[in-house]
Order: sequence, then C-alpha cells, then structure tokens
Amino acid sequence: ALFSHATEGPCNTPKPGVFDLINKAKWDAWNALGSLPKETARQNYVDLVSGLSSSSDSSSQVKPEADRKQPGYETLVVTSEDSITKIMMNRPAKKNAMTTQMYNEIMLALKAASKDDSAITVLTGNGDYYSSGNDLSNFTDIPPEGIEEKAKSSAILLRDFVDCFIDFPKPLIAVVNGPAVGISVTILGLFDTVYASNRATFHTPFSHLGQSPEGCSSYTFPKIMGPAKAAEMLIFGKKLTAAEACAQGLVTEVFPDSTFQKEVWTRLKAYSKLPPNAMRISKQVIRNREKEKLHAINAEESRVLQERWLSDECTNAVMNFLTRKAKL
Ligand SMILES: CCCCCC/C=C/C(=O)SCCNC(=O)CCNC(=O)[C@H](O)C(C)(C)COP(=O)(O)OP(=O)(O)OC[C@H]1O[C@@H](n2cnc3c(N)ncnc32)[C@H](O)[C@@H]1OP(=O)(O)O
Repeated sequence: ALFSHATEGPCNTPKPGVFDLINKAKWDAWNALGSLPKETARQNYVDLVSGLSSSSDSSSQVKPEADRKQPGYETLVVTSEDSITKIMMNRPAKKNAMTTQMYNEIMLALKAASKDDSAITVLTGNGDYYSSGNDLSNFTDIPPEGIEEKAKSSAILLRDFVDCFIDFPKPLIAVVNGPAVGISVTILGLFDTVYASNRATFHTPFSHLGQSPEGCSSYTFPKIMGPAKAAEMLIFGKKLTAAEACAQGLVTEVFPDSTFQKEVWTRLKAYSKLPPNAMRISKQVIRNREKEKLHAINAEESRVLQERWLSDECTNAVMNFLTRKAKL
C-alpha cells in the first residue's frame, strides 16, 4: 500500500471483485491511506523496509541450537522447531552406540514428542555414524542376580523400546546421516519415511554376533523387500549400500552427502506445514491394522533374543569385540 501510494498517490483504481482476495486486500490497504501526502508514504515505506531488514539481519533473533535444546537428556540432543521434533543420538565418539540410558531416553523423547505440538518427528545421529546399534558393553553390566536376570531385563527393555516405535502416532522420519548397524537398521521398517546420505550403509550382522533379528524386522523386512533379500540381510548379514537399500524399499530416497542436510531439512520443513491432524490420521489408516501383529512379533523376537544372549555363540562374539579381537 505504501509503495503504491508513494509512487502513484491516493488509491485510484477500481475495487477488485470479492473473490479476488489478494488484490482486494492490497486495494483495501492502499485505499485506507486516504489522502496521505506522497512524500509521507515514501518515508513510511523506507522506514518500514529498513526495520524489516535490520530485524532479519540480527542474528540475535535466531536462538542457537544449544538454547533450543530440551533439558533432561544426556545421550540425545532433542530440539523442537518449525513443527519438527528432532531426536539426535549424541555419542559420536562411540558411533552413537545405544546404551541402556540411550534406549530409555529415546523412549522418553518419543513419548514427549507424541504429545507436543510438533507435526512430525525425526530420529538422526550426530557425527559420522547414524548408529552402530546396541552398545556391546551393555552386556558387561551383570547384576548380582546373574546373567539370566540381565538377559531377562534386556528383553523387557528391547520390547518396550520397539513398542514405542510401533505405537508412535505421528509421522516418523529417519534421517540416516551415515552407517547404520543392528537395531538402528531393524527399526527402520517401523518408520514412515527413511532419508539416507549416500555415505550410509545398512548392516544387520546378527549371525556374526550369535544373535537373531529384532525391531519387528523378521516381519517388516520380508514384507518390504521380499523373503530372499531379507534373508541375505538378516541371516547372512549382507551389508547394503544406501542405493541398494533404496532399490529394495527400505530407504525412501538417497541424497549426496554434500547436500544431504540441506536437501532433507528443506523437504521436512515443507512437510511439517501440512495439516498435522490429516497426517496423523493418514498414518493411523496406513498402520493401525498391523499394530496388534507387530506387538506380537516384537514379543516373540524379544523372547528368542533373551535365549540367544545366554548362548556361547553370542557371549564369544561380544567378548571378541570388547577385547578388540573383532570388529564388523
Ligand atoms: C537392551 C538391549 C537391546 C539389544 C537389542 C539387540 C541389538 C542388536 C544390535 O544392535 S547388533 C549390532 C551391534 N553392533 C556392533 O556389533 C558394532 C560393533 N562396532 C564395530 O564393529 C565398530 O566399532 C564399527 C564398525 C561400528 C566402527 O568401526 P571404526 O570406524 O573402526 O570405529 P571404532 O571401532 O574405533 O569405534 C569408535 C569407538 O566406538 C566404540 N563402539 C562403536 N560401536 C560400538 C558398539 N556397538 N558397542 C560398543 N562400543 C562401540 C568402539 O569400541 C570405539 O571405542 P573406543 O574409542 O575404542 O573406546
């Protein structure tokens, strides 16, 4: 309005029709300036635009991530911005290996995100890895009741952890910034979208570790990629490149690592502006009929793993890693 008034003087064009909403709003604003002198309109316009540019230049308006970080997490950085809650695994020196504390904190963060006012939720990793999976030193923390008790409590933790992903009500997106191993791969079948850097790899070396599949992957992987390809991953531990994982349907889209963060977050910010209730309800329609089955599969996989953790095959594999004799 001020620009039109400064250049053309008081409003002098016919009023646009009632359905021409944008031009009508512009016309109303211009007309409201009445017979304001052109020079005053020019000065007001300059003042307004200068004010806009100085406020957008001021970096003090943008809170640094440290200030936006939600308190109470030691193994994660959790932030909420642009209707997106981002849960970032934050043990980069340990390749984001998942400790008992991290499993518990991810469950807490998911429960909070399911109730906050964000539209979508993202899980990602800090540093060069997405996650190297279960922290194998979890197995060294044996309680006085013995190893059976440890296997039992681990199976309960695993089951609760995977249940949180099965039940998560909003769109859940994995931003796989680098290699992913073990449980960080298997739960991807419970996400709605998986974006991967072309540096990411997908590795489920359960037989090498004397273990068996979890995260409902014994059901979701054959469904996603067919039984033959799923067996190569889950039984023989074949490591997939991001391109292979995308071709087999586990990954939604692969991006060059150099532009990964920029491209993915631009896309996610656009998605987060979609009507949140419609997205939640669409997810329910897509996922709900499978929920009961997934809970039963999770319970069964956890029960089988509880036994595996007590096997010599598993004990030897974990000892070999912890004594630096073996790596994947
Ligand atoms: C409640 C329990 C639920 C359990 C659910 C069942 C889950 C199953 C799985 O997730 S199976 C997968 C388990 N993961 C692994 O076997 C990976 C083991 N790690 C490796 O083989 C390698 O570290 C690597 C290939 C991931 C990376 O190799 P490299 O690039 O050479 O780095 P480093 O080995 O030097 O790693 C740096 C630092 O991190 C420690 N670390 C990495 N991953 C793990 C891990 N999974 N558990 C424990 N520690 C890990 C590594 O030891 C190094 O530590 P250091 O600097 O030496 O102190």
